[in-house]
Amino acid sequence: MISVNNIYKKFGSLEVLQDFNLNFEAGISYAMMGPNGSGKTTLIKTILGMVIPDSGDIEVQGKSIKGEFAYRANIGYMPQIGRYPGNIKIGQLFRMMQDMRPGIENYDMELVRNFGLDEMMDKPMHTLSGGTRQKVSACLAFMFHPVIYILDEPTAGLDPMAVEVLKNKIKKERDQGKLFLITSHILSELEELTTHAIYLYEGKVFFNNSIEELKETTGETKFSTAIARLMEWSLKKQPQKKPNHV
Ligand SMILES: Nc1ncnc2c1ncn2[C@@H]1O[C@H](COP(=O)(O)OP(=O)(O)OP(=O)(O)O)[C@@H](O)[C@H]1O
Repeated sequence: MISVNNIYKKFGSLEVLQDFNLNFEAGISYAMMGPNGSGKTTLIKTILGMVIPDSGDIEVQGKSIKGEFAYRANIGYMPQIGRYPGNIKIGQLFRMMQDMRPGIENYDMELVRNFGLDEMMDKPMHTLSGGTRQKVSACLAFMFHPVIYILDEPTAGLDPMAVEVLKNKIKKERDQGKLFLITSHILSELEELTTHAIYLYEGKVFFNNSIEELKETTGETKFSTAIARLMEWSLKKQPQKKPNHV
């Protein structure tokens, strides 16, 4: 559904993505992990066409995204930090986004209701707390029935009740066969929501396999300990038990 082929991206002299190859299949939920600055957000923005790679190509649903915009309609994206015009009200923002998708009549408003945002439609964006802005971003990512969801630190800043609402929605859509790509530093959340682990280190894919395989490769039964082991290996650059982990 998404294939990332030989992507290379530099910012100045910093090589952020180095000869990157990854495939994301329909119906699978991927956890993308890695230390701060390892390239997770840059990869996401490259898939979304917001960052242009120096070389390589990305295909979404079998078509190259070079010079294309229409494919974005199939992706629900929740950014790490949502930026919106300050004076626009929540309701106006939703209507504006809906007007930009004239082909869709039936919107997914489940998160809007479950977050209680339907009671806050007249609030201007600049008056909202960070968590409420985050809820608005989540609602927009789910509103247009996308087939691919890309969620960058989706629960950061949400209160525990809102985290449960969002996790339940992710599980519901995931169980209907949608593709999810989720980055987070909260490992328990990733274990609960995803089945496949991708670990980035210094702009390279260090591990890419199922969570089951991750546990087997590291010899650990707990997800968090298995990730800790991967981190240890990446820092020491030690070979793993199984050489073909990528
Ligand atoms: N537009 C940009 N210009 C210059 N450097 C950038 C730009 N965007 C990202 N970088 C750098 O690229 C590297 C990778 O950043 P990126 O945001 O992809 O990391 P990340 O893995 O998502 O990190 P985090 O876990 O902190 O969110 C960082 O060193 C960052 O400073």
